[in-house]
Amino acid sequence: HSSITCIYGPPCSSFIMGNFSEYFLGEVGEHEFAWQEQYGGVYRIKGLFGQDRLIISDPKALQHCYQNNDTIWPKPATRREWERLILGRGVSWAQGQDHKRHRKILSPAFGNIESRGMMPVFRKMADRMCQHWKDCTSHGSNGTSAVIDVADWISKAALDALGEAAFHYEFNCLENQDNKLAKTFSSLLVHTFAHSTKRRIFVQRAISFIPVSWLPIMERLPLTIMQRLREAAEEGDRVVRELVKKRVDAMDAGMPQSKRDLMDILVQANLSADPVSRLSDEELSAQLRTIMVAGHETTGSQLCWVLYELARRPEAQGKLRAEIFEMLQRVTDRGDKEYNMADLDTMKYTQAVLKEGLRLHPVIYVSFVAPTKDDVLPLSEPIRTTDGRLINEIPVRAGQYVHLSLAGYNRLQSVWGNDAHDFRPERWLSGYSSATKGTQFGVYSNLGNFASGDVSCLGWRFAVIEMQTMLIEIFRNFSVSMPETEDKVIRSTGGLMTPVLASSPQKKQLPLLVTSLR
Ligand code: HEM
Repeated sequence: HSSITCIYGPPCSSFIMGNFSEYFLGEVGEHEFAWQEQYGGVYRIKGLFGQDRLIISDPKALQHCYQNNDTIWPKPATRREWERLILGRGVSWAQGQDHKRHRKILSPAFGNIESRGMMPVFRKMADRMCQHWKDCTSHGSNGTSAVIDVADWISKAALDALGEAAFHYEFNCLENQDNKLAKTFSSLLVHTFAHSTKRRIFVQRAISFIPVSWLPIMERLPLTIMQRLREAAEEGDRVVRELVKKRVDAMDAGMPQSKRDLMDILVQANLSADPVSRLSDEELSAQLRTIMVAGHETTGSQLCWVLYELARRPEAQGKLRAEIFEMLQRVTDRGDKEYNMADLDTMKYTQAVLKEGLRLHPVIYVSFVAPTKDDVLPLSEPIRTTDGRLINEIPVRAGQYVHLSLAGYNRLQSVWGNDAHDFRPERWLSGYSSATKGTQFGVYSNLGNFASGDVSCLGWRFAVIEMQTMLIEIFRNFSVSMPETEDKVIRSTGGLMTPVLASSPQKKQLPLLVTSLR
């Protein structure tokens, strides 16, 4: 029995599928954005078998759920089981006090100073990727342009950057096209969870009805999805063993250790005798796998969306490139060979482009939660119920499935204005306060992309600096445009909102016409 039946929502024609065909088929937001415009920041849809689901993009309600994640609003048990299968029992899977312990151990590696210190690694990887693009464009029909699947290259560069910046390890995915690690992890989420057909949607969503205790049995069944996840876990564990061995050997050889270096922190935590700061072998392995998945496919796909927007806007590319060359000139004038983090901080238009790309295309577009006890959701704007009442808060029963819509929030007109669906970097230049109003949300520029509260992204600074550096390297060397094809790029509704082509929604790809500037 639901307490939210008085909340408005779209009509539903199928008892079995509910509104899930519209919600998950096609691309992220295809129906959701229209529903949001009609019903506002909170509305109700039907899930499988008539189950009520609440969709929330109201910032106050979102903030409430994220702030109370450890107590009332944890991830539902089935979602955690999936996270265990994909990432192991690491920080993303852990809950309550255990989660606090994981975050306390990891956090020092992701501070401001540590993340800024990684910029030279990002610059080097981006430069290496651009060398490969130059090879491709020089072999194009006119010697300067070629259609390149930028998603594949950026994903490899992101994995190489993560390897070196976080693990001091050369994965060499950019050079080795057959690298098993890159192949296993690069499209893991979109391949495994793409909602490309109604049948897949039904099967994946029906899993939440299966008792959690049955999932470990399903894990052993010869299903393709389970096989893929098992392979990823094995490959991840193999690499993790190698990384740890290399680090322990280096420590034994007297290499100095740091309290803020990720590998040092993890290996030290593994050796620790104190249960509060100790990580078991299993947790250590899960931690590294979590960071490998959370840290490269996200950043890679997120940057692709920024390129996608720029590929359709030569004028924005022009402004971006002007700012890049202006910055490079300043660096040359002062006699430096390379730009530094302080130079990145001066690039307001580049940052605005990045934020605007992030806003329109948050790669983690939704989070599913369910309260463990009855609760009341506060709203930043009152809504009208089906029985005519104007309410400022919604009572929600324990166990009620709620979708925290980060994609919806990033386009909420009450926060971003009437042009919320438009790509307009200038909104960030005209002053932060005029771009946003009401409840502040998220860890970066009031955007939903990195979530909020205790489970917010640990690597957001790392990701932002990496993406900005990649943008600089790409646009100082190339211009990009959409290739001439009828095939539409859409936002995959699979585990991660990667770019895919409408004709093959299970393959992450973004083919762009790349032209070398020199
Ligand atoms: C643009 C890139 C990225 C985006 C959009 C992103 C987004 C997110 C989001 C939304 C969450 C919360 C998920 C939840 O609801 O549980 C999260 C968690 C996490 N992210 Fe990121 N992330 C990005 C890059 C990174 C990077 C580069 C790293 C590490 C190098 C990283 C490490 C993590 C970790 C460890 C967690 C788990 C935190 C916890 O459960 O306490 N992420 N990320």
